[in-house]
Amino acid sequence: MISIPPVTLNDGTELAQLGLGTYNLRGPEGVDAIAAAIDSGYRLLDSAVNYENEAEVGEAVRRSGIRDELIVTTKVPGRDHGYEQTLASAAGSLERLGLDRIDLYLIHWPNPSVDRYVDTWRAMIELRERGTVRSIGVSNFTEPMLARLIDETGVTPAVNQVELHPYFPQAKLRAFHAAHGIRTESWSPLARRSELLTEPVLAEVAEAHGVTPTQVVLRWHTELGSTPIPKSAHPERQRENADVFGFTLTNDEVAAISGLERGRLWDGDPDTHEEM
Ligand SMILES: NC(=O)C1=CN([C@@H]2O[C@H](COP(=O)(O)OP(=O)(O)OC[C@H]3O[C@@H](n4cnc5c(N)ncnc54)[C@H](OP(=O)(O)O)[C@@H]3O)[C@@H](O)[C@H]2O)C=CC1
Ligand SMILES: O=C(O)C(=O)[C@@H](O)[C@H](O)C(=O)CO
Repeated sequence: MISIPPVTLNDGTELAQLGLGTYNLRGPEGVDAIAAAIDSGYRLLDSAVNYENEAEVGEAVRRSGIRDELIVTTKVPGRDHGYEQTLASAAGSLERLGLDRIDLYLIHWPNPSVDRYVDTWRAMIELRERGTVRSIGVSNFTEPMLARLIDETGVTPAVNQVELHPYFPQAKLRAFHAAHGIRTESWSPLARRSELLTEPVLAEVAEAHGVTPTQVVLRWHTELGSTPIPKSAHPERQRENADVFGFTLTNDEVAAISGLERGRLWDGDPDTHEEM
C-alpha cells in the first residue's frame, strides 16, 4: 500500500498531501473506484453536493472499515448559500454520505453577485463549533474574497481549493495562502489530461527520475506545497498518481514545469464564473 504523507492545517488537523478527485465517479462502478483508491492508500476524498455522488463516497468509506483514517470532503453549492441554507445543506450532505461528520467542508464557488458567502462562512464556523464538521475551507476564492472572510469573521479558511496545474501555477494566490497559513488544494491537477501530459519538458524530467510524466506533474504540485486531488476511475492509474513521494524534483525542474504557464484552461474566473 502507498503511504501518502500528511500535512498539518491551520486548525491543527491533518490533511493528506494528495487526495482523490471523484467528479463523475458515480453508481456501483464509482463506489468500486473510490474503494480501490482507499485500498491503495488514498485517505483524502474530494466530493461535492453537485457531483451527485456523496452516497457513493459514503458507501466506499463504510466498506473500507477505516472511517477514522479518512478525510471526507464535500462542498456547499451556490444554491445553498446563506446561513440557514448552509446548515440545512450540511444536514443533507451528512444524510447522503451516511456519516456523522464531514472532515473538510468547503464553499464550492463564491458566487460574488449573490454576495452570501460571508453568511455561508458564518454557518460553517457554527458547524465546526458543533463538531458536525472538522475543518472548514473554501474553493475558488480570490485574495480579496479570502481577506474579506478573515476581516469580517476572524476565521481563516484552512484550505482554498483552486484550479492549479502547470498551465496555471497560481504563484500570486499561493503566496497569499502561505502568508495566511491556508493550505492550497489543486483541482484538475492533471489539467484533465489535455495535452499537458505530452509536454516535452515533462518527458525529460520523467526520464531523469525513472517515473511517468503524470507522476512528475503530481510531484510538482506537492513541491509547491499544494495538495493535488487527481481523479481516476482506474486502480492502476490511481496507484501511479499516488506513488509520487519516493523522488524529489530539483528547483530548476520545478521552475521549468512552472514555465508552461499559459493561464486558466476553462472559463473559471471566480469573479465572473458562478455555479449554483
Ligand atoms: N472545486 C472545484 O471547483 C473543482 C474541483 N474539482 C475536483 O478536482 C478533481 C480532479 O479534477 P478533474 O477535473 O477530475 O481532472 P484531473 O486533472 O484530475 O484529470 C482527470 C482525467 O485524467 C485522467 N487520468 C487520471 N490519472 C491518469 C493517469 N495516470 N494517466 C492518464 N490519464 C489519467 C482521468 O481519466 P480516468 O478516470 O479514465 O483515469 C480523467 O480523464 C475532480 O474530480 C474534483 O474532485 C474539479 C474541478 C473543479
Ligand atoms: O468539478 C467541480 O467541482 C466544478 O465546479 C465543475 O463544475 C467544474 O467547474 C466544471 O466542470 C466546469 O465545466
